[in-house]
Amino acid sequence: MSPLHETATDEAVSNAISTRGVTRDFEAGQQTITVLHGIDLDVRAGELTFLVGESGSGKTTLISIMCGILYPTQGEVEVFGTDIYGLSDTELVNFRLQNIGFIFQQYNLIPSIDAASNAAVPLIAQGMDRHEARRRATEMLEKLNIADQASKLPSQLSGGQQQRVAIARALVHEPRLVVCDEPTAALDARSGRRVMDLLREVAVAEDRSVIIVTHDNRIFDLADRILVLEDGNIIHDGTEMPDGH
Ligand SMILES: Nc1ncnc2c1ncn2[C@@H]1O[C@H](COP(=O)(O)OP(=O)(O)OP(=O)(O)O)[C@@H](O)[C@H]1O
Repeated sequence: MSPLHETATDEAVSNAISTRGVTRDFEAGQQTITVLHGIDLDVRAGELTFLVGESGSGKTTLISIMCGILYPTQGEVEVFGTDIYGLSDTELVNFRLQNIGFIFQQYNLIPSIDAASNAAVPLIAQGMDRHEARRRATEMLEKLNIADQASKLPSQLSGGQQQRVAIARALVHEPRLVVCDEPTAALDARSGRRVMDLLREVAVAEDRSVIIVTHDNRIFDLADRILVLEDGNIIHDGTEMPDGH
């Protein structure tokens, strides 16, 4: 039996993500560098979890593994009870499509289609009728206070507006897990709080979870749980930042 299954209890069922013994190596020329050193972590559903750490500590690598876009070198990852790296490639793509929303540092909007169509992409990928997908995407843009920009191309929007379209796209299909890389870094304090309120309102529920990678100390007080990563190890796990940070 795998280590993950040995520890499965009723409590584990409420985990959004469980990782056991996760490592990741990269080849750099002749050398192999180990970026994650055996990460054992349970991310609970119903919580807003922050992942914090110096540049190069492995945050992007870890969230990419946790949400099914980068294979670990070793170890196991369960997302809402599914062993995601035990799935076939097609099953994994479908699992991500149904269950996970991403907000990347680069917003990755499609330049040739307007804001509402960008926000509708996950629904269209799931096979929803275009008209209905656009209607739902516009509703999400309304929640983010940018429905008036729905017909504009990404190049006609400010950076903050583009980010809100990217957030709408991540939330529109109501995924159970939302993963965000630096969602507030480009925003002023007020807009940053508004985005965080929205993430909590839309994406944190008993059976859902949000993980945020951030350096933004203006929002640390909003976390339910803060994990600090250093050189590929979790060195702090608590409700607040450790002393001295
Ligand atoms: N594809 C890759 N090939 C080689 N090395 C990589 C690759 N991806 C990441 N690394 C290395 O792994 C380490 C961790 O990178 P990662 O992007 O996970 O850090 P991070 O904590 O997210 O940093 P930042 O806050 O700057 O985004 C870095 O030393 C990086 O150079």
